[in-house]
Amino acid sequence: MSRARAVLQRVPEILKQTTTRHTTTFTLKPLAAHGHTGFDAPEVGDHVTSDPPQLSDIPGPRSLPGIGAMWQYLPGGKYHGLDLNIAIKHMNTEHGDVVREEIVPGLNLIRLYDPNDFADVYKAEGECPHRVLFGLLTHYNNVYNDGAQGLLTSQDSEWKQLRSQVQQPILQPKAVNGFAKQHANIASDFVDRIARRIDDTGSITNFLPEIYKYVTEGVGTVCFDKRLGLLEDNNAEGEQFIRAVGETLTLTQKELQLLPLYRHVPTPVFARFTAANNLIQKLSTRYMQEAMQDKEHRPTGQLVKHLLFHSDLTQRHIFTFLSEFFAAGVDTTGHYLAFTLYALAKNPKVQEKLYSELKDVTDDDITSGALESAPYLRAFLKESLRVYPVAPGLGRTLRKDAVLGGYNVPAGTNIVLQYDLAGKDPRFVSNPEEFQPERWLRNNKSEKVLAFTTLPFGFGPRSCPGRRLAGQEVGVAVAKILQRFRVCYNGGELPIKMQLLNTPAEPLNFCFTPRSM
Ligand code: HEM
Repeated sequence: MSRARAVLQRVPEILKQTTTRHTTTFTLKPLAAHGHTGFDAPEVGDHVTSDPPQLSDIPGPRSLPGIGAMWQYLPGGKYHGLDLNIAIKHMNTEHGDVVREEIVPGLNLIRLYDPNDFADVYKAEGECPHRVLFGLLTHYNNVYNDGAQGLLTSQDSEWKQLRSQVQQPILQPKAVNGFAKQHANIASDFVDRIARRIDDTGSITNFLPEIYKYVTEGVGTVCFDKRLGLLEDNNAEGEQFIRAVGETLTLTQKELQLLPLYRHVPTPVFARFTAANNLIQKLSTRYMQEAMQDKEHRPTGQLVKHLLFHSDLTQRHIFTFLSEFFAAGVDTTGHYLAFTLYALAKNPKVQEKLYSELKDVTDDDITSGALESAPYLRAFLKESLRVYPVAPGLGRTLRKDAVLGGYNVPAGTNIVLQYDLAGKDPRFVSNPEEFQPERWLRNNKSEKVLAFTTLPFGFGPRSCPGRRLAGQEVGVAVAKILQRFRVCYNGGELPIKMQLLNTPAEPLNFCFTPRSM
């Protein structure tokens, strides 16, 4: 029998392995009424209903026997050719705030659209939340890194140990502030580079690659305590690294719509992923080795040395974590900065208000945390992420049974919280179509946002550990760019596509007018 045929015969077994199964079962007591349990509701599992609607009662795209609902994305299906973001919005309009996609028979994905239900998911997630998303990276680490997983792909005790060791050096405000000086220097170089590269009309017609260089330099200095030289001309190695990160994201998105056959036979997708990740790891290995040889010790701003010399992690885990963290800081922060600049360009009044707040901020102020306490900048960054979220949804695998939107959903079910859509829904945000940083200011009384509506970095113990670093990099860049230029966008509405992250779908054509003019 051919190898391919043997694998095909094992498809049901492979599919079974993609669903996380838990042996713990909770007796779900009936719910008094369908609808949201709300955040004040008693603990999940405390209710009893006589006839509770079950997982199979949740509405969703039509599933065919033996095939499931995946065909809806293929020719003839209603989501064929649509960007996933649009398909997900259609499902909400058609089926309501709780949608079941039976991806393949027996494997369900529940999409939630109501922040009250998000709160219920977080209540049920426990101290080691599960997220299954990065199948290719997990397999890569199994094959090439002796099974050592980083934060994105580890679970349970492995995740808990790693997270507890890295939490302080990457998330504590003091630690993040330890990188502020380097970030201010990098942002100055970025602004100089913009000034050098604008054409006669003040434009840079393809700005995203420039942004990637800035943020890679920023996260590189955090991880490896060194400047990578990406803002200098002709850094082929750095540019290759950036392309490799983009490739891993594209392939991870592609993998979501494929059977995980790569776990059993070499597939072209896994071969491409391996080539890209090898490149990421090659660069990380070199930087890590350099750091190990450098005996100079400074108290802050040295993640690699902190982990090497002050943590209980194995070298293999440190290496896997650092190369993953290095890569995780590129497209995420890059798109964040791209969308904030676009938001500035499209909202000139906001831009001028922000300029007034930031025009006199110096590098010394930045180092002593002035941006952290600049209220309008903070509000602006929050509003940018509400309108232009970088992560399109939040994934969880339920650790225990939960009642979501009135349905009993068993442990092991995969859930996506579509906070990106909730943030634009007038039921949860007042005047969502208006770009209003003011809604986030403390004294604001009129613009309401329901709790749990915008979760751009997630929530709880598994939320994004890079959020403060990303905020610092983007905040410093916005401040320095505004001090020197007025920003405008040479184009209309920016199209956005989902490529694991929300991604600008056209070359970014910004115009930078020097403020002295
Ligand atoms: C605007 C920038 C960023 C956004 C919007 C973002 C968003 C997210 C989100 C939504 C999650 C999942 C949270 C959850 O499941 O509750 C996450 C996790 C993660 N992010 Fe970020 N992120 C950003 C920047 C960064 C940066 C700069 C780094 C690293 C330098 C990073 C590293 C990670 C890692 C390692 C995880 C997995 C954490 C875990 O599972 O314990 N992120 N991020």
